[in-house]
Amino acid sequence: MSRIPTVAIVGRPNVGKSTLFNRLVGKKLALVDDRPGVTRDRREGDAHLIGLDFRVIDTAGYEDHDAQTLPGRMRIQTEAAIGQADVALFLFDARAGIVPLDEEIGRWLRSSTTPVILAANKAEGRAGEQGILESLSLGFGDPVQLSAEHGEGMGDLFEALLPHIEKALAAIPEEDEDDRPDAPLKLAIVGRPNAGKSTLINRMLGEDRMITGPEAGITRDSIAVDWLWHDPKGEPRPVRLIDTAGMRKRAKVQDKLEKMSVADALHAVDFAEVVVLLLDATLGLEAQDLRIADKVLEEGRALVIALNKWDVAENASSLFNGVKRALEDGLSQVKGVTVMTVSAATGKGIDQLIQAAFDTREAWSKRVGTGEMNRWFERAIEANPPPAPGGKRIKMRYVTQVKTRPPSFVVFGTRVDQLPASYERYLVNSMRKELGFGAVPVRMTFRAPKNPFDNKE
Ligand SMILES: Nc1nc2c(ncn2[C@@H]2O[C@H](COP(=O)(O)OP(=O)(O)OP(=O)(O)O)[C@@H](O)[C@H]2O)c(=O)[nH]1
Ligand SMILES: Nc1nc2c(ncn2[C@@H]2O[C@H](COP(=O)(O)OP(=O)(O)OP(=O)(O)O)[C@@H](O)[C@H]2O)c(=O)[nH]1
Repeated sequence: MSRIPTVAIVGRPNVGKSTLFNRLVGKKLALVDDRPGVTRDRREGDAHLIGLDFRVIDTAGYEDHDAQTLPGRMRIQTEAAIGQADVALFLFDARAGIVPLDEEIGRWLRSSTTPVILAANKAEGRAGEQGILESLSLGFGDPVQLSAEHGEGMGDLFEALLPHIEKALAAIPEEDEDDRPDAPLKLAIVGRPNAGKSTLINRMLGEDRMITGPEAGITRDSIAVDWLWHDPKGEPRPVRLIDTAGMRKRAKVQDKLEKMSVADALHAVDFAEVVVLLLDATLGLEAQDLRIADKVLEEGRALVIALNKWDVAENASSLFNGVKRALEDGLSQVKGVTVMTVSAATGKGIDQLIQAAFDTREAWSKRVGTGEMNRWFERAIEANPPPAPGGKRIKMRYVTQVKTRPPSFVVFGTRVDQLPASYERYLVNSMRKELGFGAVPVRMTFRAPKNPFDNKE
């Protein structure tokens, strides 16, 4: 399980912690942990804020406690939550102002080593101005002003969290098994029926099969098979093949081939780092293949396309070029995806395909240093300055990588909300080319700092 940066929302009852939690976790609320041992007083979820992903802990639900036991109960919960967190988000109600319980929580937080961000909730309109002034006495500096209910101030919250999350991320890689280059490559092979998936998988596993059979903990329908691939230098490289054979069989039975194939692909994608989309080269690329390719990239996974049955492909080069062209004409994010040729039947090209999958994962996991990134940014902007809608130039200030796997970036600037999509594409493509991301999906979000009324997600 990879560790991700964790933010604990703390504060007295009714300040809006749950409302903020729900806003940050959004649609994924259904996935909120309901683990035994985690009491009702604390819930956790995967938060997403403008390209930042983190875990959020909410210390909610004190309604049941009577006034006398409340502070004690809260203190235990708050300490447990901040003990697990990289940063505490200390929420108060700007409309109600600072009350003794806020001061008490402030004292607990000051005595802990977890960094604290003070946030004034319910700050929409002007009703919170007095409370915000009062909060300076807590000693945590100017609060971030929010309205969890109306989604205001999320940009400022992002900026306040960013340095803490970056710091936590920087500390994590050593511990994060998935991030290590020698971690097994999680590979899924998807494609239309008859493309040759089973043949390819059997050929890959061959003699090198290490562990076979279903592995606990994947899902009922997917199994993982671990094996060792030997790279061209003879080095063993572990691969975990995510197989969704069960789903494929069911698809056949139900005779819903088209529909299930896409569902099948998506299912496997959940567990994979790199997805190989296998095509029958003699049939070429069809709309459904493009749809799968697009979904894989949309899910943020790395994609490699493999043209199978190359042994019987006639007019090989025109076929290859045809597929390349069809990809270019397809959706913009599919452009530049690596295309390999293989024969599952003879084994030709399989080593190159697996090598390409490893290379693609490397690009997908890559973190670019701030210096290198901003040098690229300046060059890209100089070579092709942003437009000036209405005579006012859009100013680009800086860029930061908020995440890897897939690489995700936030670009800060003025009036970036007016950037044409074509310019955004220019930046993404330039970044892919010049910073070595190849065709892995690169996510780029544009932000105008200090604009509290954007990001009404
Ligand atoms: N005006 C305003 N009301 C808000 C805002 N955020 C939350 N509220 C309201 O404040 C009340 C309390 O919100 P909750 O999210 O339940 O507060 P909580 O801190 O989780 O409370 P406990 O679960 O008791 O700890 C609810 O009625 C919300 O609708 C806001 O930004 N503005
Ligand atoms: N000539 C040739 N035939 C192949 C190759 N790979 C697979 N085939 C044949 O293509 C057919 C389909 O292969 P499978 O491996 O069953 O395809 P699949 O994608 O697993 O099919 P489903 O289980 O229906 O999803 C079989 O008859 C294979 O022998 C290849 O590289 N060359």
